[in-house]
Amino acid sequence: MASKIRIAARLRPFIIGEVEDDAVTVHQKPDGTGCVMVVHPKDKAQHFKYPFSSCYGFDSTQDQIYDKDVKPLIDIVYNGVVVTVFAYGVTSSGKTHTVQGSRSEPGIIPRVIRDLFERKKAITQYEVNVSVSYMEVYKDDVYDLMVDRDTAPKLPIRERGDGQVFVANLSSHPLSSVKEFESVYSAASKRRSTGATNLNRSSSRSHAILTFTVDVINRADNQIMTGKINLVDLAGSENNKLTGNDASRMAESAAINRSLSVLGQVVHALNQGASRIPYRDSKLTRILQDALGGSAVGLLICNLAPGLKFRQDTLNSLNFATRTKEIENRPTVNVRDTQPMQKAHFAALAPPPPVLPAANIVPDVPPQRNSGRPSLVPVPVAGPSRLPAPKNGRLSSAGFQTFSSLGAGAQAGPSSGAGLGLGLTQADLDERISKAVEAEVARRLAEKEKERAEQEEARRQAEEANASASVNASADGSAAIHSGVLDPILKRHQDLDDELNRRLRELEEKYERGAKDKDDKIEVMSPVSKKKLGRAYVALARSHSEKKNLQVALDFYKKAELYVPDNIKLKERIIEIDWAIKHGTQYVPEPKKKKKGKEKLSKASHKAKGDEDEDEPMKGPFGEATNTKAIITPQAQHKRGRSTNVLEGGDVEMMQTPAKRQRRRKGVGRADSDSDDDDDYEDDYEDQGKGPTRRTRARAQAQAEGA
Ligand SMILES: Nc1ncnc2c1ncn2[C@@H]1O[C@H](COP(=O)(O)OP(=O)(O)OP(=O)(O)O)[C@@H](O)[C@H]1O
Repeated sequence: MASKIRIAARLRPFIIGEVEDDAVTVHQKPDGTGCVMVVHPKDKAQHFKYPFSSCYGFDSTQDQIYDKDVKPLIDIVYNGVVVTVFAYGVTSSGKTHTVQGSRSEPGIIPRVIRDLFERKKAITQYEVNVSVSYMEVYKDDVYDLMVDRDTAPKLPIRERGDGQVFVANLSSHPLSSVKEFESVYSAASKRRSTGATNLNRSSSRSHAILTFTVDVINRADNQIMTGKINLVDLAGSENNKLTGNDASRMAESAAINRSLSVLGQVVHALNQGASRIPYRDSKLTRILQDALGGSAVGLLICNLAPGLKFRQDTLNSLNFATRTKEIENRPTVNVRDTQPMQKAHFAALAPPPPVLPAANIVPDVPPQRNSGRPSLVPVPVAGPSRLPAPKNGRLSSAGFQTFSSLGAGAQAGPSSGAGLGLGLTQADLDERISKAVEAEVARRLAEKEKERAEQEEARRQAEEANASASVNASADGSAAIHSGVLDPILKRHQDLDDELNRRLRELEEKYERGAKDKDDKIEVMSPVSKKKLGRAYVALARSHSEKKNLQVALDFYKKAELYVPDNIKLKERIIEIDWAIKHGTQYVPEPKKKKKGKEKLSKASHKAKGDEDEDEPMKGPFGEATNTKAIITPQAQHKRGRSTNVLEGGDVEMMQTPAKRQRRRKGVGRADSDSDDDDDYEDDYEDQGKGPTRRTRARAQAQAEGA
């Protein structure tokens, strides 16, 4: 069931010191619908008119906006749906006032938590758990506001297998009362980045996202329904001339404006039905992805500052809101079984969130710098089940009675890691590695793309040659190669490319999903998988060390070590690179040893190619011979096709034993079969059991002594 993002426009009153005029006015009908009018810059008699389903003028109250637009969303949350409310507007337009409010005029947040608990009280047949998390996006980095800033690492954003985006390691705190929330929230709010500008004494310098999660547990049917409400107080778009920002404020401002501009681009792309929506271009849009064209119900509160001074900003905000109201989401109900889930793939495993008493939320102990903190990864919610919308248009879910009929006042929904040594925490490592992997994947795909273009060109030339050969053949009677003869090869190359891309994607997704390489997760892996993962990391590490990206290489080697902890050679690498980084010395990777099999393969391959193609067979990222370069002349193709079965399997076929050949044809790749021809980075595993070299021992000794 599609649900458009709902828009509520709110104009704040003039504040002390502002010149009053009627450049922006709100015309509200008794039912709350209406329009915002902005005077034309050149002709004061004309106005731009922006109609919205909810409009609030100078004198609107917090009650009005909450009761009409937000309260109905509580019902939706209790039906297992994610709801996102975001306040958008220029700096000082009243976003924080609307979302948070003050003691005398409480805003949306205190009202939402009050109503969540009201509703909880009315539910007797199910167990209900309410929890909260709070983060800010400051200069395009995500921080947990529930954690002391000195120890709060930058949090990575991940994507689960089902496409749901989440912030890894964000803490989640169970709540038992509104009072408990107030104490947690007031401590956390003090950590939010704010600062004074000419326009706002306490201007938000970050985007703040407060999330209440409601788990409704049906013990009889062993099901949990999880709804959420994200309350987003965006930082205001800024005009640096008006704000009078200094250098540090300018840097913040640039980050704020950039992320808001990406937000605008996302909205624009969604409206255009573009094939690529630039969610990944900023952390903010990545986090809000679900609310923008995803599976959440969305409400955008467009805050407006009055007066001529803000006219251009007001027009910009109204245009943004007008575009946003065209976005359609497809809300889904999130239900999962309470039964212990089957052992998931290691990448998906995460420890359950610790149940912290309120007193533990703000630690009494003074935080230690750089100590990181234990992972508090919330249990991932199972993928949203797309349940068919019932005929009456309400969302409901199997096993659960919908909650519209439950609590009083229920309304129908709207129509619409710990430190790892060497000064790096697990989160740092993960972040670096995902960046490096992304870069590596992009580089390899670009390479493949280039290669494909070359192949295409070669194919074209070959076809031309073939066509002229056909003409000649009919002239002189010799055999011509049929024009379709290249097709199987090209198909094979395409398949290999697809396979390579698939593996790269898998690798990337593994990091995206937050492959936390904790020992307990590695434990559940098979020895072959461990070796496979270890190899993949070593390969990446080696390629980075060759490119002199020592820190990245070190990170990868350390990841590899988690999978093959007893590998002496690997330990040596780590010590050597660490030494080189710390002492600014050069690190020269040992040249790779050529394996016998490789030489044989190479020779045989050349032989098979009739020595036209001197290149060695291509290796994929996992060491498999892909031979994707082998676009050959029709004549050579003819020769090879007869002698080596190249059309089906590439050059590697002729080097394989029948058993291996069979495995390969069945699609069992090297990674699974652990075969001998996959030795691209096997060197790094050689010499098992051999002690470290004297040089390394000396270095390790020196390091241990703090030299
Ligand atoms: N509806 C309102 N009624 C009364 N005062 C308001 C209203 N909206 C905003 N204000 C006041 O206007 C000032 C700016 O509001 P606020 O801090 O909420 O703006 P903001 O959009 O969050 O700004 P920034 O983006 O810089 O954080 C505050 O002093 C606030 O109390």
